[in-house]
Amino acid sequence: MSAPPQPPRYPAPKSTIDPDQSRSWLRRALPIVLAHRRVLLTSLGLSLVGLLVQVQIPNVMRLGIDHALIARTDRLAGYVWWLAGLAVVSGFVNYLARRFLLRTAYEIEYDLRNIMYAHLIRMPYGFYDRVQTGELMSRSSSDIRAVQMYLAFGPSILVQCLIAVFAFALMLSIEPLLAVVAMATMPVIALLGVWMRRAIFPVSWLIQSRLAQVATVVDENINGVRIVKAFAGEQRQVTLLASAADRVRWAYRRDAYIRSRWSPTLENLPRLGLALVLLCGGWMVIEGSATVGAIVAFNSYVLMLQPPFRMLGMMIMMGQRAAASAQRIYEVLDTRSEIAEPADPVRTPILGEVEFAGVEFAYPDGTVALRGLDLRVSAGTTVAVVGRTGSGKSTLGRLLARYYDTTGGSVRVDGRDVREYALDSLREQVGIVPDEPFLFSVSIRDNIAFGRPDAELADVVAAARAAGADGFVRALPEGYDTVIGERGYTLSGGQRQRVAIARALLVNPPVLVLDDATSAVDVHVEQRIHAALRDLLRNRTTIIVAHRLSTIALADTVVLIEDGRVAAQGTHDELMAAEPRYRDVLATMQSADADEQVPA
Ligand SMILES: Nc1ncnc2c1ncn2[C@@H]1O[C@H](COP(=O)(O)OP(=O)(O)OP(=O)(O)O)[C@@H](O)[C@H]1O
Repeated sequence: MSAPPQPPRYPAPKSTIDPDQSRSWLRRALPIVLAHRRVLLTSLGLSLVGLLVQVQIPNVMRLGIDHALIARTDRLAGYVWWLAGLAVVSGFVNYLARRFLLRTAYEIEYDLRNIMYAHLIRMPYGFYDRVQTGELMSRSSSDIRAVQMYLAFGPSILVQCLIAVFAFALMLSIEPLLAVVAMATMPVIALLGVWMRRAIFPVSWLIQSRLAQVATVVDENINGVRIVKAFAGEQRQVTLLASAADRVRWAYRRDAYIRSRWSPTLENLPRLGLALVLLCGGWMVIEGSATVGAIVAFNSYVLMLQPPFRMLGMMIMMGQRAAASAQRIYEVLDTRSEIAEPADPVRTPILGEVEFAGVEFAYPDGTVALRGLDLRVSAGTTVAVVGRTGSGKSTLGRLLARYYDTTGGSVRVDGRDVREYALDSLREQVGIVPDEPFLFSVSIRDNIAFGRPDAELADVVAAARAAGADGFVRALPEGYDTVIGERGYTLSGGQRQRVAIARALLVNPPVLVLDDATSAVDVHVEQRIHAALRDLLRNRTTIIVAHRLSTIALADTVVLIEDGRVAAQGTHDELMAAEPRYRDVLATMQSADADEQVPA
C-alpha cells in the first residue's frame, strides 16, 4: 500500500463569463475568447495570409492563359512554377492556421468545462433538489461543445468569407462589369441567411432541451437499473425512453426539413453566378472587351466563393445552436447559491454546543419540515433523535452543516449563528454520515480519506476499525487498495455505511451527525461498532438519528420530534415512563424491526 499520490495541478480557466445578464450571449462569452486571443489571432492572421495567397491563383491562371497560351509565347513554364509555388505556400499556411484554430477551440472548451464544473460543485443541496442530473450532464457536455465550436470556428469562417472581398477587389481590377455580374447573387445569399436564421432558432432550442430529457431518462434508468429489474419495469422504461427519443426525432426532422429547404438554395446560388459570368463574359470576349483568361479566372473566383458561403450558412446554423446552448449554460451559471458565504467569515475551532432556536424550515419545493423547533445539545454530549418518518429528524443535520438555511429562527454552534462561520470551516467541523452514503470508484483507502486525502494509512485503519470496517476490508483481495465499483455496489449496504462512518471519523469533527448511519448493518456488527463509537463519541457532540432501539443506547438523552417540533426530551427511561407518544414511536420501530432487542 503506497502513500496517496499528490493530485497534479491543472491550469485554472483563463477567464470567466461576463456576469451582466443584460448583455448578449456573445458579449458575455467574449472574455473567454479574448483570454485566448494570442493563439486565435495567430490562427486568423495565418488564415488571412493563406487567403491572400489563394486569391492570387486564378489571376496567375488568367495571366498564363492570356500571355502564354493565347499569345503563344514561351513563358508557360514560369506561370506553372508560380502557380505550384502559390499552392504549396497556401497549403502550408492553412495547415498552421488550422492547428492554431483547433488549439483555441479546445482551450475554450477546457475553460468552459472548468467554469461550469466549478460552479456546479459549489451549488447547494436546494439546487440539486430542483435540477435533474441528465439535464446537467447535457448542459456540461453537448451544450459546451456547441458554444465552443461557434466561438472558435465562427471568427475563422468570417475570415474565410473575406475571400469574397479580396476576390471582388481583384475582379474589379481585372474587369469591373464582369466583377459586378459575378457578385450579383451575394446579397440574395445574405438575405436568405437571415431568413434561415429566424426559422432555425426555435428548433435548435427544442433539440437541445429534448436531448437533455433523453439524457435524464437514460441517467435515471442506469442509476435505477436495480429497481427497474426488481419490478420487471424494463418494457415500461423502454417505452419511456422511446417516447423521449421520438420527441428528439421529431425536432431533428423539423430541423432537417428547414435546412433542406434553405441550404441547397443558399449553396447553389454562387453556381448561378457561373452561368451569368459565362453569358456576360462570353459576350464581352466576342465583343473584344475581355480576354478568355479573364473568364477562366472569374469562373475560378465564383467557385472559390462557394466554400466560404457554404460555411457561412453552416455558421448561421452553428450560431443558432450555440445561442440556444449558451442560454442553457448561462441559466446554470446565473443561478446564485442561496447559501452565501458571510462577509466576515469565522474560522475558530468549534467546541460543540449546538442550539436550534425557534427553527422553521421549508424545503425549496415548499414542503414544511420544521415548525419552530427548539433544541439545545451541550458540548460533548450525545443526543438521539427519534420520531416518525417525515417528522424532520434528518433536516436537523442538514441545517446544522448549512446544506440549507433556515427560513425562520436560527441554528447556533457555540452561541454563534452557523451563517457566521466560513462554510468550509463549518463543514469540516460538523461531520454528517447519511444513511445512504455515496462511495466513489476509487480505493477504499481513498474513500475513507476523502476528507483528509493526506492521512496516514495507520489513521485510515484506526478510523475503519472504529467503524467496524477493518475486518471485512482486510478480507478483500487487495485490502484497503481494493477499488470499489461504481457507487460502491460491490460492497453490501452495511459495508458501505461502515466505510462512510470511517470517512467521517477520520476527519475527527467536534460535532458529528449520524443520520441512521447503521441502519443497514446487522445487529451484532452494530453492537461492535457502538462499543468502539462509545469511546470516540465521549468528548464529541453527537446527534444520532435513530430508527433502531439499539442506537438509542449510545445517547445521553433522547429527543422526540413530532411534526417538526420537539415533543419531549429526557433519558430513554424517563421518556418510557412518562411519554406515551415516545412509547408509541418505539412500538412502531419495534414492529418495523421485529427481531431487535432493546439494549441493556
Ligand atoms: N430534499 C427535500 N425536498 C423536499 N422535501 C423534503 C426533502 N427532504 C425531506 N423533505 C420533506 O421534509 C420533511 C422532513 O423530512 P426529514 O428527512 O427531515 O424527515 P425524517 O424524520 O428524517 O424522515 P425519515 O425518518 O423517513 O428519514 C418530510 O415531509 C420530507 O418529505
